[in-house]
Amino acid sequence: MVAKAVDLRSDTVTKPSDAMRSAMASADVDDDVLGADPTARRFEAEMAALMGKEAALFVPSGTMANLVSVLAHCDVRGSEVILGDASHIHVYENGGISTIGGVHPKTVPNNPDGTMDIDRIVEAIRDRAGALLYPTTRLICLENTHANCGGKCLSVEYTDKVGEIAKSHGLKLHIDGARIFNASVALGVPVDRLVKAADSVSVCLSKGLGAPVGSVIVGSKAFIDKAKILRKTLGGGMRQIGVLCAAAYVAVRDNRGKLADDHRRAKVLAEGLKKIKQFSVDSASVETNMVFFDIMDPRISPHRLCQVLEQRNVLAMPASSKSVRFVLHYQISDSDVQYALTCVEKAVDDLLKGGAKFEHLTNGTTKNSYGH
Ligand SMILES: Cc1ncc(COP(=O)(O)O)c(C=O)c1O
Ligand SMILES: C[C@@H](O)[C@H](N)C(=O)O
Repeated sequence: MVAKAVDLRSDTVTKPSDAMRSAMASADVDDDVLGADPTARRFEAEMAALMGKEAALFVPSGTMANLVSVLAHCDVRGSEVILGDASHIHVYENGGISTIGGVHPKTVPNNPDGTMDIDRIVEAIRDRAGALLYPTTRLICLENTHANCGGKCLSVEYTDKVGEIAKSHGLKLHIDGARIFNASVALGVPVDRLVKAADSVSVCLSKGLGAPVGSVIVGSKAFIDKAKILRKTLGGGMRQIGVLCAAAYVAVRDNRGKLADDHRRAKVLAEGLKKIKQFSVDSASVETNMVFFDIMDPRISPHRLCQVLEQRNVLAMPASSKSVRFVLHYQISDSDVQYALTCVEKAVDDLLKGGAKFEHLTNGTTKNSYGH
């Protein structure tokens, strides 16, 4: 029996719980393209109410949730969206808003806390008087929590301020809320209040909440009607999705209350990593379930460290050529965190002492990486 891996690659790696599997097996289903799947209808209505919006739409992934949302807001040729230069939409979604949607990105630098400077956002809004030359700004996108900024939370005050700017300029606001529940828990702000200023939010069910598949888009009824058509256009119209919505319902019910533990364990992990002198870890900046650390010793590369850890059944992914990311989720226990720390300490010692022993390990991407 292979020991269970301590999988810190991402919060996307969780396996469905027995309760989710049971709910999937017994789900009441019908054809969702025909609008008839009762479990999907119930789940979408519950998610809309939870998020404080009129309507909701289940989609297969967070990437599709963001793409559909941007396309629904920017449905006129020549549209431009203001978004962070380190945002998931801009960095990790294959440029889909442009390649598929023909929407032009106008990036603004993300600050280390995941925000974009308010004045830089305003500066980025195109002057309509220049319509002969410029794209037309139609949307601002935020990301909360911010994945590339260490899982940082955007405050409700900041979100409301960006919402005011959008409204005063006749723009819409979308929040990539892949981890919005993590932000809500970390900030102690009800999730519906946190996203009040947004016209649309994409919420990943398959991250910290632990559902096997899916995201949900929330917004006005009119917006969701447009989103539903775009989902079908993109091939995301699915049939008996009650099977997936049933699991997602269990995920939201059972795991929202566990997110605070993920955040606590992330802090414990960061404090432990901080004791390793070859690492640079800003443990004070850990706000949610992500821990990023830089490797300061040239004898240790992120890829080699992840490969050596993999040999000890600890899975992680390089975040860059000099950093590694650990992501906590509800299937990582306190003892798993301690085991991972022990393995990291041993891996560092091994790599420092017997670097040659690991020469066979290439500095290429591990099998579990996005090719950073
Ligand atoms: C912030 C953020 N947005 C969107 C996504 C996309 O979600 P998916 O992987 O389900 O397409 C991810 C990660 O996957 C993410 O971290
Ligand atoms: C990398 C990214 O696509 C994914 N959302 C993750 O955080 O693991």
